[in-house]
Amino acid sequence: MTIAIEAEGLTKHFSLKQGKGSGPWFRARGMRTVHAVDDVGFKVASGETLAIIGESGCGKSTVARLLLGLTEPTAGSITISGERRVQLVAQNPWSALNRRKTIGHALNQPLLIHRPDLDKDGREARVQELLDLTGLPSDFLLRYPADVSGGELQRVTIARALAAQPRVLVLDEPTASLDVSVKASLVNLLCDLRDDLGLTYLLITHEIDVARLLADQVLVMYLGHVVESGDADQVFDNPVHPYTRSLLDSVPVPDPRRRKELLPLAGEVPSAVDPPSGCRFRTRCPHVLPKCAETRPTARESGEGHLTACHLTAWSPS
Ligand SMILES: Nc1ncnc2c1ncn2[C@@H]1O[C@H](COP(=O)(O)OP(=O)(O)OP(=O)(O)O)[C@@H](O)[C@H]1O
Repeated sequence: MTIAIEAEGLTKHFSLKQGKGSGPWFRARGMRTVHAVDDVGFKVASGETLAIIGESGCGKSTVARLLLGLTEPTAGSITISGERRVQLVAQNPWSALNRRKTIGHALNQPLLIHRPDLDKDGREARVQELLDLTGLPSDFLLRYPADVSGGELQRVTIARALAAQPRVLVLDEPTASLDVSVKASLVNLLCDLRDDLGLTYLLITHEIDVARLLADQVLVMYLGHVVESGDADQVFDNPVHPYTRSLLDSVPVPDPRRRKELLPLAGEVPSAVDPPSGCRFRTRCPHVLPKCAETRPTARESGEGHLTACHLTAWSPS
């Protein structure tokens, strides 16, 4: 197994000025630290998909930005092995493309930067190849972003990302703005591209159904910490951490018996500026114990490669 992406002790803290005012009162209160990502580790095998799931503010996008090199870690590392180029497919294709330029222009531009070996004819042939790869017709070359649907536009952004010949794609909520049927065809396209081109994906998503379809491995994050990780089947079919179980319960499931076993999530994620001590989920956990406030639980194996960070080691999901 070749490892494509590896994160070790990955930590990102942001410093914020206290309040907008100035003067002694504000200075005395100093800076606040946002604990966006704390001590996160994972490995993604080449050709596989790791989905990072969790509620808004849990640190998913910060991990993606660290992988893309858009921000530096406070501690630890995240590396892409070998000459593995990384590209981003973002949630909103409209903001990713220039509305005044044709789709042909959008696909040609990255080739000018990333493929200096190609002449004009070579670039034209490659643009056609990118359209074919993403299931788009040739007449898209002369069309503008406003002339095509959201699903088609997301295919254009995928084609544009592929122009740089990446080995790793960061998919940041790639289907969030799409209808259910369009979403399904985009997920199929992403699966085909991964298998045909040997791509490795880091998928950031709120959408459990999309993660279920695409992921080989899952990382569940809560307030900057990893609370559970493992094979997608293990995590989705036998979630162990109370947070994962609650998160999965927020998704409608066809089997009503399963819903009864799970626990709905109550309340809001606390602030990442002053996260709870010990287990960060304890303030919302229905099984909280006194020691949950004292120490951060270490990750333990609950199946082969299935890790859960929870003090309720004796607790087993029914
Ligand atoms: N540049 C920044 N400066 C200060 N705080 C930041 C910055 N970027 C992110 N944060 C904070 O870090 C925490 C994690 O944010 P992040 O965007 O990674 O979460 P997320 O899980 O991706 O959420 P969402 O799904 O809403 O994008 C949040 O509390 C957020 O407010």
